[in-house]
Amino acid sequence: MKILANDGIAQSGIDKLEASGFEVLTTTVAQEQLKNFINENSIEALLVRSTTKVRKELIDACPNLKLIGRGGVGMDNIDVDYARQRGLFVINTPAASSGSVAELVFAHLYGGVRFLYDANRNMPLDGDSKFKQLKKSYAAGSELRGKTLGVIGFGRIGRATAKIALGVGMKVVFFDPFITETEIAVEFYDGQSVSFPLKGMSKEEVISQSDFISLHVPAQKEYVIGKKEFSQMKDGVGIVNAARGGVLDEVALVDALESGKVAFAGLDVFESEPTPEIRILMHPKISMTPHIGAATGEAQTRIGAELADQIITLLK
Ligand SMILES: O=C(O)[C@H](O)COP(=O)(O)O
Repeated sequence: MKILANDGIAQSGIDKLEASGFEVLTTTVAQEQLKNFINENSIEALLVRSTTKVRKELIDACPNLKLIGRGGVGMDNIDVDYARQRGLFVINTPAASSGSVAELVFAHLYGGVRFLYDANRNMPLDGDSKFKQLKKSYAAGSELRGKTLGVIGFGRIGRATAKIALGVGMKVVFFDPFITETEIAVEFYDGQSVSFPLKGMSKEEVISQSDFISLHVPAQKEYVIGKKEFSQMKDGVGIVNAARGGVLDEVALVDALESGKVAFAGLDVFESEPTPEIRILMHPKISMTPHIGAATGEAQTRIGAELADQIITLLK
């Protein structure tokens, strides 16, 4: 049986699949060529990340497809319900990348409180007066320890983010419409573990109490953070979106950055992805990464292995 991993798959996945007799193709086929490629090569399983779109038209055009696999969490690039109605297996790897996304959130947070994104852009090639001037501009940094992190959406990634926050001495508050009470266990390198009981709050309470806010919600029709929510925040808050472009209103964000309501933002995802707006790209208070939350060797190795295990169970 042939599998096309159109957005790539880690060697861990290829090894497991090949050992079970599958043939894995890792060619990247352009979206418009996919239908022909899948049919001409008798592909029965299509694996994607977030780049390849698997919409109704493609599903209809490939009657021999048995499985669509998402190496990652968000399935907004796949017409999941339609594919399942048509009898296809649709799978993802919901747990494998949480730790990596959470670490990227902290890269943005630590970068934000010390102006790393702007310092990197401005470090002078010459002249010690510019250096001294920059040293002054970036003198008002702050620490994360002791501050409050508000987590909006307390699924696997939200919880992994909370775990790091608790581990570095932050207070965590969270909002999740489905969770009222929970516990986070923080494990240390020596095997010790400390449990923190946490109670959910309303979105407004979380937003108004937080020094930093991180979003961990799926793609949805409405903004989760827009003009109203920015007005409820503390002055000088830092905000990170490593969830989905479109859950954060970027026009309202730029206004909030310009008024000083928001001190900095870290964005890994964009309303207009993969071509973020110029106002976002050029903004001196925004730290940006190109949707790389899950892009670590460790996460991709886990994703590849988890996808392969599911495929072997379902199709072997
Ligand atoms: O939903 C996800 O798993 C993340 O957004 C990662 O997407 P990627 O696989 O395209 O990096």
